[in-house]
Amino acid sequence: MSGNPSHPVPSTVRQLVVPVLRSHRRNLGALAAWSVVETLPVLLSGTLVAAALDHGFLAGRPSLGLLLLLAYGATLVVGTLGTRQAMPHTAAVVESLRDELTRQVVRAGLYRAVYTEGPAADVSTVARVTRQVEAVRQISGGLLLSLRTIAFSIVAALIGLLALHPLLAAVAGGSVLTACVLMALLAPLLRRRHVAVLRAQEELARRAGPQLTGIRDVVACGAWETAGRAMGASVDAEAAAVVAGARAGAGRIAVVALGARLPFAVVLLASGWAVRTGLLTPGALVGAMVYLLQGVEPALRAMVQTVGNMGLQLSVTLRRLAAFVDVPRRRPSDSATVTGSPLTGTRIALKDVSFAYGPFAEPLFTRATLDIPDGSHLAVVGPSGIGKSTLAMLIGGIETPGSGIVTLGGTPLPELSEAGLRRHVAVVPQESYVFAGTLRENLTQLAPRAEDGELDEAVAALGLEGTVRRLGGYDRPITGSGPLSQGERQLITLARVYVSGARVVILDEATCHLDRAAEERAEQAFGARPGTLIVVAHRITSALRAERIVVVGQDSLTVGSHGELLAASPDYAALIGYWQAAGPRLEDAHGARPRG
Ligand SMILES: Nc1ncnc2c1ncn2[C@@H]1O[C@H](COP(=O)(O)OP(=O)(O)OP(=O)(O)O)[C@@H](O)[C@H]1O
Repeated sequence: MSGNPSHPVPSTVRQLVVPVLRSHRRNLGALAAWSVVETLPVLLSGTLVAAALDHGFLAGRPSLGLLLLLAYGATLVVGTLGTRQAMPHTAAVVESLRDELTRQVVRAGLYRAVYTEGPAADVSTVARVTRQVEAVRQISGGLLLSLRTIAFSIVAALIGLLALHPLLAAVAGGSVLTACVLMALLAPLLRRRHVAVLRAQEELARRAGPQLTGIRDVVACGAWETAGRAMGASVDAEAAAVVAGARAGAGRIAVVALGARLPFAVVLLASGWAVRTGLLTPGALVGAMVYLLQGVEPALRAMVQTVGNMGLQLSVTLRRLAAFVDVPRRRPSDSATVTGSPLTGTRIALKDVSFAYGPFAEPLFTRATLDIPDGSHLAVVGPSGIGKSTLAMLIGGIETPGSGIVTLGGTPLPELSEAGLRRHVAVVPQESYVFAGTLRENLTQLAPRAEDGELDEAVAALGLEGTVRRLGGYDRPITGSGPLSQGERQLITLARVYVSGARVVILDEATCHLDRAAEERAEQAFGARPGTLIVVAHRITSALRAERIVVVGQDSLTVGSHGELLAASPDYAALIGYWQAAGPRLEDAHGARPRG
């Protein structure tokens, strides 16, 4: 992982950008085609003006001259159509790039917040996401539009000049080439200056964060001066960096002068001689000027702006984002072996697992052992705060034991790829996650190819039919039909997991907003589904539906059936007593009968 944000990581830049461009080959092809249409006016401008003069106005045929000028006007209309048609293709590429960058930055931000030390997930992370990703979107959109205009315009103007006279093309081509070389030499200095500006901005954001979040205290204590001093140096440094950047940018004027003005001056100075000797007709002379003024010069100006500003900003910002997102794809503990080999069953085993939330925290588990055979239905019970959710997260591979090992189908969890683990094991927490979009998008999030029949099965199994009807079917936006109740949100989350291919489902109080009947239906649905079901139970009925129950005690795990535990585990007996006192009587609880 690169810790230095200014460290150049071109391979990561490539990894970020190239796949997006590859996935948009069609858009890029269409963009190139419409760019040719867009530059038609430049390509024909000088030639049509030259012909209008030589064969029309100067040859005593003004109507032909006028007709040729009208033809030039028509090319302008066609060119505008090309510009318009190119826009959606540019947008498709740029929006994809923005989405990919956002995904990568959020992933890296979370990784750094969870697995690395230091102020990785502070205000500067937010600054990166909001400012730099947005900057990349805006700049890359502008850059894509400008670069193709520049390239196509220069090529079109040079072809036009070549058609008028090869010497004209040679003079203009040489000047453009020299200007490009000068720009390439200037670019590293501009890039350094731009890096300095970005660094200064980030330092300012870093220093401003604590001051702004503590603004009430600053006001209450009258600590304006101290707060001002803490930020003042950073503000000055940013201003100095911006000024230095602007000074270096002045060199770009020379590029335009050399590439666009010089050939124009040469043609102007030689015009008398060229016409007298018959090298150029008057029309060709005016046509050449049209090409230089309307084709080459605007393109070079755009190049200086684009490469000098947008290109630099994009390259620097992308490099810095690339350095930030350059984190391992796996959690640190997963670095050993990453295997994609298929699982041999879903038996889960905890062997000598110890876990504490911090080096000085009381351990929740010490050398704990647990065996959960393939296809079992297990309930996890215990007093509040004892470690039931932590056990669920250890089994699900969300938390990693301090020592000992958790295996799935005999394979230690750290040896499974993250994607493989998530495919096989679903941990459903109390907080349900329903995102804006259609019900179908929500239900198929973990199984994008799921068909209507599978969705219908999940909906029927979980009793979600009423909600589907209320929302107007699978393909209406969820937000269009009024707010979802907490229970509906939980049912949608459960249905999403039901549709997925996960063969180990861990419900960590994932039914807490459902009534007893709905909870029973949901648990029975998952129980009837192939695979293992683990339920962190918050009602006695939940526990009694399971084949086996694990009682989480103070640094202990006791496993057995309801009957075995009543006799053997004082913790369990106490818990049952508490539940009975708090809720409906054991035997009355929706017909729940102990399974053991
Ligand atoms: N991320 C964390 N960092 C530090 N301590 C934590 C963290 N998560 C949980 N704990 C602590 O670990 C202990 C066990 O928490 P856990 O959520 O696993 O218990 P629980 O049995 O599921 O509780 P409940 O039934 O109330 O949900 C608690 O004391 C809790 O405060």
